[in-house]
Amino acid sequence: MKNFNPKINRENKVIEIRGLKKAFDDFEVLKGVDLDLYEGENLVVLGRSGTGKSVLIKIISGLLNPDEGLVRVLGKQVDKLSARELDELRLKVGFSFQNSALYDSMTVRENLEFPLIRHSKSMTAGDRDRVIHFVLEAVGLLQTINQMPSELSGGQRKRIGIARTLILKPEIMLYDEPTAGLDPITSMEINSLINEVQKRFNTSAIIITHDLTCARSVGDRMVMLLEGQFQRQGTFDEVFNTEDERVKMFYDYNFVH
Ligand SMILES: Nc1ncnc2c1ncn2[C@@H]1O[C@H](COP(=O)(O)OP(=O)(O)OP(=O)(O)O)[C@@H](O)[C@H]1O
Repeated sequence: MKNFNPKINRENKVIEIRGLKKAFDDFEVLKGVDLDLYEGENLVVLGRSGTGKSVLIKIISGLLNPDEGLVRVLGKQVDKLSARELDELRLKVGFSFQNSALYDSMTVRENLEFPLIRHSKSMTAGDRDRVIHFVLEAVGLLQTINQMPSELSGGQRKRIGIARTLILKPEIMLYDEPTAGLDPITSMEINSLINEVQKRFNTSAIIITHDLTCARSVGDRMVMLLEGQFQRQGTFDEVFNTEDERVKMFYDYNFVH
């Protein structure tokens, strides 16, 4: 269980969502979602497959437009931004994809250098090298700097994916299923890394998962999407201390199977 985190600033909402609705054709995925993410907080979004968790973070990062509702990220209303403003905001919101999204034909160093060359044009090669070493050291994988992604384990690829997201110093991290496909020990290492990133890089984060061990280890607070809305929220125990059969089933299947 995660310890109390004194660094959360409840005066500052880095993400604020009200009445968010999203449908695809006549299939309503999000039916009026409210959500706050506070500065310094790790918020876990739980929910079964297909409940709209990925749709939610795609809307937060401006990859999808909402049908209705307010989505404010770092004070900016995402669907009202110009393409240029959205690009600027996206640099502050690091998206750690489920499949790590590394370029297979590039070494680890080149994968990390790529976003710097693209977005931090004033950096010298020496500056880039220093930052690459810093993030690789932070994720514990400095020794892989000249390796190809195909030579890395799934857990190592996840770490490099996280390093690549961190390299642009985001204020918010969005983790989509960070432990999917990993064995329990490697999953625990990724959970520790998520907590380490929160402390060391002062990030706020949304972590999407249906792995309850992950939820319990990284979440300062959690919310559960059920039928298009957040119907449970609070600490791990507050969310699961309920007679709601849908929630009980979610819990039992995580730990029994
Ligand atoms: N671009 C799209 N066009 C049409 N339907 C979509 C699109 N994106 C998502 N959906 C639908 O919205 C629903 C929610 O999808 P989403 O990917 O958010 O689920 P999820 O909760 O993240 O699931 P999982 O845990 O399996 O990743 C699904 O039924 C999906 O088919």
